[in-house]
Parts: sequence; C-alpha cells; structure tokens
Amino acid sequence: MIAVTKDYGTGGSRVQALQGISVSLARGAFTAVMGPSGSGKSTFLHCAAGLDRPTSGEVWLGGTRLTGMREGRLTRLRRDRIGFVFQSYNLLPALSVEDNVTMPLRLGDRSPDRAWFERVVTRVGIAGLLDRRPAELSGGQQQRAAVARALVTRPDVIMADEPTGALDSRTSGQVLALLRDVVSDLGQTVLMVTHDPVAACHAHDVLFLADGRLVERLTAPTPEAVAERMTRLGEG
Ligand SMILES: Nc1ncnc2c1ncn2[C@@H]1O[C@H](COP(=O)(O)OP(=O)(O)OP(=O)(O)O)[C@@H](O)[C@H]1O
Repeated sequence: MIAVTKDYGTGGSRVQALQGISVSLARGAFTAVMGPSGSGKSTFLHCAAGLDRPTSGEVWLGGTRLTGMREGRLTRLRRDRIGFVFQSYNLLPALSVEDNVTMPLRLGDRSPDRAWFERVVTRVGIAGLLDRRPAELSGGQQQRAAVARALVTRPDVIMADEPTGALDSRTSGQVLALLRDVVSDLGQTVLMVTHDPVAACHAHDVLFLADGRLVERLTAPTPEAVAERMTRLGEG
C-alpha cells in the first residue's frame, strides 16, 4: 500500500512530483505504471521501493511500514524483500552470471536455496549461460539474468523501471512474457514503469499518472485502450 506526496526542493523551486497518490497493489499481480514524461512514474516507483522518502504519507510492504524506517533497516529490507530490474541491467562485469544472480544472497549472508536457484535460472532461460561474464551475453540474455537476480531472494515484489527500454521489440516481448510468467507461475508481484503501451499490456493492471496524480486504473489493458489514454494525457 502506498499513499504519498513527494516534493523536490523548497520555496520557488519546489516541484510537486507526487501530489497525493494512494494505491494498493494486489499480491501476485503484474501492475504497470504509465504517464507522460515528468508525470512522476520514477518518483512513485522509488517511493514504493524505499529508495526515496516521501514528503508525506506512508508506504507499506505487506505488514511492514517503510516510512520512518532507519536507513540500515531499509537497506536490508530492499535487499531481502524487493527485487530490482533496471533498463541498464546493472550486472557486475567482473563476475560470472551465476555470481551476479546469487549476489543479493551473499550480500544478505544467506546461503542459496539450490532448488529455487535451479528453478529460477531454468525458468528465465539462462541455465546454460551461468559460467559466462555479462559481456558475453546479448542484451536480452543480460536482462534475463537481471530478472533471475531479482527473483533469487523470493522477494515480496519486483520493481522494474523501463526493463525493456534498451531492447529491440522482439527481445522486449520475450522479457515481458517472462515477467508475466514469473507472476503466473511463481506467484511473484511485479510493479513496472514503462513508456511503451505494448509493454504495459503484458500487465494485469495499468496505473496512469499525470502531473503527480493517479488519474486512471485500467484492468486487462489492450494496446488500443492504453494508447487512447496516453493520447488523452498528452502523449502517444
Ligand atoms: N531529484 C530531483 N530534483 C528535483 N526535481 C526532480 C527530481 N527528480 C524528479 N524531479 C521532477 O519531478 C517530476 C517527476 O519526475 P519523474 O522522474 O518521477 O517523472 P517520470 O514520469 O518518471 O518521467 P520520465 O518518463 O521522463 O522518466 C518532474 O517534474 C521532474 O522534473
């Protein structure tokens, strides 16, 4: 559950990035966030993930209140209970794919659950690539490895910020289908920011932001319905 406002700066330079957004995400659902540039999508995701602190309001992850949590505890919570997927993959170049995937466990001093690890790498299709370095993978394979890294801790939620922004349309489709599958097969909850109406249609639900407000929630989106909303909001 997230109900927040977020201002950047003060006085004359104050920007109200989130003007009062209140939303609950269903566990086991795939939710996309769309909106014109500057509408507050990244700020919303960062507040929801405890990467940024809201100016007012509250963020809850299940029964845990993130708001007001000390930085050390918040860092551990992000590491153990939230999986992140970014546009730029963010894999460590010197490490093998396997060591990249298991990194969140080592950082948390947890030993890998081998059966879960095998299931994840098989599910995302990188089981045969574990000894390689990230530079030896295609963009789509690197993003698959990033999805595996996000899954390895069995997080409460995966936060994905433009996860297909650097991929061609075919590879994007594969990564989005994978995200959808991890929701349906593994029961994961996924929150994804995207500019792309086709990407958003892989989600169960699309939240539309405009000027820092939640203006609409669309269930079972189609590309036409999403594109129509985006045109109405001034983009698309
Ligand atoms: N660190 C910051 N300092 C000041 N203003 C910021 C900061 N980050 C974002 N903003 C402003 O807050 C508003 C929302 O930005 P945000 O990045 O959340 O939008 P967005 O919808 O993700 O945009 P885009 O689609 O272009 O990535 C914008 O007006 C932006 O200029």
